[in-house]
Amino acid sequence: MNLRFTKMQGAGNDFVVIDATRTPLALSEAQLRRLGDRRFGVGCDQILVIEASPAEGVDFRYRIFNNSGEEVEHCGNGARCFVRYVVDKGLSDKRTIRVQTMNKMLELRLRDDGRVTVDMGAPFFEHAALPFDGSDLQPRAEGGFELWPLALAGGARCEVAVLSMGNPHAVQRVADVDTVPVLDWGPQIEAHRCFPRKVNAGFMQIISRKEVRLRVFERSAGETLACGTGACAAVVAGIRLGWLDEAVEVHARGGDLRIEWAGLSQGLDAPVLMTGPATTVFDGEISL
Ligand SMILES: N[C@H](CCC[C@H](N)C(=O)O)C(=O)O
Repeated sequence: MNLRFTKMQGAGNDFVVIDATRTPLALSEAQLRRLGDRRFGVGCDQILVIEASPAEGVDFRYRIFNNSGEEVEHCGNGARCFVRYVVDKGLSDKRTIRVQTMNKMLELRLRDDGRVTVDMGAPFFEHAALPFDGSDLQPRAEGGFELWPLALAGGARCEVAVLSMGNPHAVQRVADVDTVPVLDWGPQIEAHRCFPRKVNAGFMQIISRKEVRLRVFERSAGETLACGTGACAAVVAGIRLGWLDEAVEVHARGGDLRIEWAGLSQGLDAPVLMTGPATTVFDGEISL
C-alpha cells in the first residue's frame, strides 16, 4: 500500500501524521513499527491517525500509536500538531477545534502567534485510573500530595508523584536533569511492577516556582525531546506538592511549553492548559 503522510514535530517530539478522514485506515503493528523506524521507515516517536468526526459537536477523532505500535490514550505535543495539520491542509476553517481521543475530548485553539493552546482536560489522581498499585509502598506526604518510594537496581532509590493525563505518569524532582541517569532509571520506572500498564517517567528540575527543566522517558517510546502530557503531569504534581505556581514555563530538550493549571484555587478537576509550537517538517509517501 502507498501511504501519504506528513512529518511534524512539537518541541522536538516528532510524528508521522496520516489523514484517514476520507478513507478509514487500519495499520498493522508491523506497519506502525515500520513507520516509526528511523532506519527502515520514516522514523517518529508517535504515529497520529486523523479520522472523521465521530459525533455531533465533535470535529475529528484522532488515534495515537507509539512507535512500538501500541495505541495510547493521549499525546499533548501530538494534539498541537494535529490542529496545525487540519488547518494547514484545509480540513477545517475553525480556529478552535474539538477532537475525541481514546478517552478524552480536547479543545484546541490555533493562536495568532502560530503556537497552539490545548485544553488537555483535567488530570486524574485515582490510582485505578492510571493504573498504579502502591499497596506495598509507604508514601510520604508533601504539600497536598504524596511521593511514592521506588527501589531501583544497584540500591538506587527515587520518589515519584503518580497521576494521569489520560495516560499514566510518574514524576520525580531531581537536582539536575543533565546528570540524572534517565536512560538507566527511565526503563526501570517504565516497567515497574506498580504500573500494570507501564508508565511515562518524568524527571523535573525546578529552576523557580514559575520555571522548570524536564526530561521524560516515555512509555513504549524511550526518551523523547519533549512530552506534552509529561509536562502537564510534572506541573500538576509540582503545584500539588507546593513547589510551583499555577503557570509554569517548561524547558524540554527540544523546546519550551507553557503549562497552566488552577487546580488549587478552582478545584482539582480544573483543566490543564498547554501552549507550545507545532511545525510541519515535510510531506512524503511510503510503500508499506
Ligand atoms: N508515550 C506516551 C504517549 C505519547 C505522549 C507524548 N508524546 C506527549 O506529547 O504527551 C504514552 O505511552 O503514554
